[in-house]
Amino acid sequence: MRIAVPNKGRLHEPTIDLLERAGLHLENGADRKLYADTVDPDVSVLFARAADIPEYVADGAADLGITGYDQVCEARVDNVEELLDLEFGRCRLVLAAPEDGELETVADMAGKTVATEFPNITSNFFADAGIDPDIVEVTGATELTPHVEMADAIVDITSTGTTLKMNRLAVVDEVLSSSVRLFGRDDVLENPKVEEVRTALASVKQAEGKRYLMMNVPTAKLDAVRDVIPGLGGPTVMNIAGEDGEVGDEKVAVHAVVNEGDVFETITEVKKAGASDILVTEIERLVE
Ligand SMILES: Nc1ncnc2c1ncn2[C@@H]1O[C@H](COP(=O)(O)OP(=O)(O)OP(=O)(O)O)[C@@H](O)[C@H]1O
Ligand SMILES: O=P(O)(O)OC[C@H]1O[C@H](OP(=O)(O)OP(=O)(O)O)[C@H](O)[C@@H]1O
Ligand SMILES: [Mg+2]
Repeated sequence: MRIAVPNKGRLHEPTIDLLERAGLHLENGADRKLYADTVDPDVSVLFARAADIPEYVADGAADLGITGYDQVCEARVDNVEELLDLEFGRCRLVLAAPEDGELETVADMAGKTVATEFPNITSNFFADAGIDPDIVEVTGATELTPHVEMADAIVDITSTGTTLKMNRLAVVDEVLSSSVRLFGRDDVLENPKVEEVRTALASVKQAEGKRYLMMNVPTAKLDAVRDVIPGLGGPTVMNIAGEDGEVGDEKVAVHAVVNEGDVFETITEVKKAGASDILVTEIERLVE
């Protein structure tokens, strides 16, 4: 099983980080190489440009791919299926035009020229809108094209909006909303390794923003403590062995998974309810 991942650019680091946290440690030097092995002898990694990854998966150079949804749409591949939204690399593809110009609606683009790195998505977008502007394909610095009279408007990626603003461009409409996805070629989806990889990556996502809480509670106070521990399934309650190795019945250990945002309040509440020796730890993975 081979996974294609971005070789550089802003998606490279977070993707490698995710694989590592999922337990798929890379081996044999990830640096500047085309391939890397992982600790799992059945899983290897192919490094490719974010834009090429959907094709690589569709053509069989890799079986699974991790890249932006925008790239998957642009590639027009019809034999791959999305397996998981990895929820990073969030951005929007937008139609944008000079702030002080007269192009303010999609319909205004009729008879105009639009520059983009995403010609397929862009022509679909305009076809749906029933207009047919000229589309000029560029490979970068799209935001500059309206200033050098190469184009009247652009379709490009934005996230914070800084680049558009710097180039005095305003959003006319949203074309697509994107984030990084795990996807696979249709003919490998039955392979059990696919589900293993998907579960491993999903478990990292599940654990994000969650904390593990452990505490000791006098048995008599257990109900009161249980009442103030929020959601995510009931807490786990365990007997505690005393110093003599015997299991006592006066105190129990309570463990619970809690949303990060609830930790502060929960600690205050469980303490009030009678808990002691409270420990908070990060969770690496959470398999549901
Ligand atoms: N500003 C951004 N915020 C969030 N995600 C982004 C942003 N820009 C790009 N992305 C996502 O990252 C993907 C790859 O973009 P990136 O800029 O890393 O590569 P690239 O410039 O296309 O690659 P290359 O340098 O190989 O040409 C995009 O397709 C998109 O899904
Ligand atoms: O809304 P913003 O936060 O300003 O982000 C948008 C910019 O981010 C991307 O470029 P990137 O930084 O990846 O540089 P690149 O042109 O080298 O790909 C994209 O092509 C935009 O130019
Ligand atoms: Mg870029």
